[in-house]
Amino acid sequence: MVDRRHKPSALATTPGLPPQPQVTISDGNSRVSAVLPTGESVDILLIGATVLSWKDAAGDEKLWLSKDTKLDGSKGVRGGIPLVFPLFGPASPNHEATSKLPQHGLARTARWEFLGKSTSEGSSSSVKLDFGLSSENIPDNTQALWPYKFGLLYSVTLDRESLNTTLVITNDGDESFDCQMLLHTYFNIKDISTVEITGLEDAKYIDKVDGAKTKSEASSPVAFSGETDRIYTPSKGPGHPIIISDSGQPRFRIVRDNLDQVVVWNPWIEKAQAMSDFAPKDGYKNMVCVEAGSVDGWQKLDKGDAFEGAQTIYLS
Ligand SMILES: O=P(O)(O)OC[C@H]1O[C@@H](O)[C@H](O)[C@@H](O)[C@@H]1O
Repeated sequence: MVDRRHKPSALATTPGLPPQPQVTISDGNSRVSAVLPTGESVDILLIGATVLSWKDAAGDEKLWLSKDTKLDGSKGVRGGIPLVFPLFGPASPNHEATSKLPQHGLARTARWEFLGKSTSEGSSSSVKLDFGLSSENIPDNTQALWPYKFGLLYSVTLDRESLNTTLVITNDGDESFDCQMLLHTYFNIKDISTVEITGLEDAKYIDKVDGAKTKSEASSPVAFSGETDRIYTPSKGPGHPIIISDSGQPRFRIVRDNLDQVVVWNPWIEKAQAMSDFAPKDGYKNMVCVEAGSVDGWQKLDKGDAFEGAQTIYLS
């Protein structure tokens, strides 16, 4: 992959130009962060190209991150926005091509490359950061688990009022492959007992807590009173927003592009206790995962094919 690594810049102060977003590479080249002139910021770990932090101008954190998360690639980050590819959930003997992969695939623990930043012309109010991962850049032992030639381009665009994450998957080899993808977003919320999710009314869902039974959502919003792990296929399509309200206030509005499923997950008390990287243990009260993805069945990509999926999260 071509190295277009962006060096820390001082563009913000270039005379005669409007202030530009600042991008820095920090922590011994393990993270990339960007700050808009108005103060909004995003922080991305090169392991997994995982968005770890997204703050508004007042410095309020929008994403939940476990205090005991691993950040060294020994497992996926517990918080932020881990990227799930090419497998969602645990491997299954029913799908042989992905049966050797760890849960949620290989992308979230691989080291990605920072490809550079761009800003929209004349605008100082958004910045796009691009990251790449290809089969050539992963260790041989990981390649052996899923021996296909792929390319991933992941773009994170920070705006004053929103965050967009877009993944483009390409088949760079001769052999077709099946894949799934998911943007596993951990939202920071005040109190799970007051959280309501709208936009999933009347959707069919698979309830993973209840033995993967297929059910239909009632017409009321989704609320939480115990472990929740569901794969929704909303009937209204990706453009219809999913809204997360917290303590009676709409907080986040998620608009999907080309991603037909929405996974809703909260581990609740016992599962949070059982996860060694989940801290504090009562942190389940302050997080909810609402994950846009393509995970019911498989996307088949033939030689040269591409699949693009995205979400934009607006602050409501
Ligand atoms: O512990 P992991 O691998 O990060 O997965 C966390 C959760 O991720 C969710 O997407 C799954 O629906 C859950 O079943 C799973 O428990």
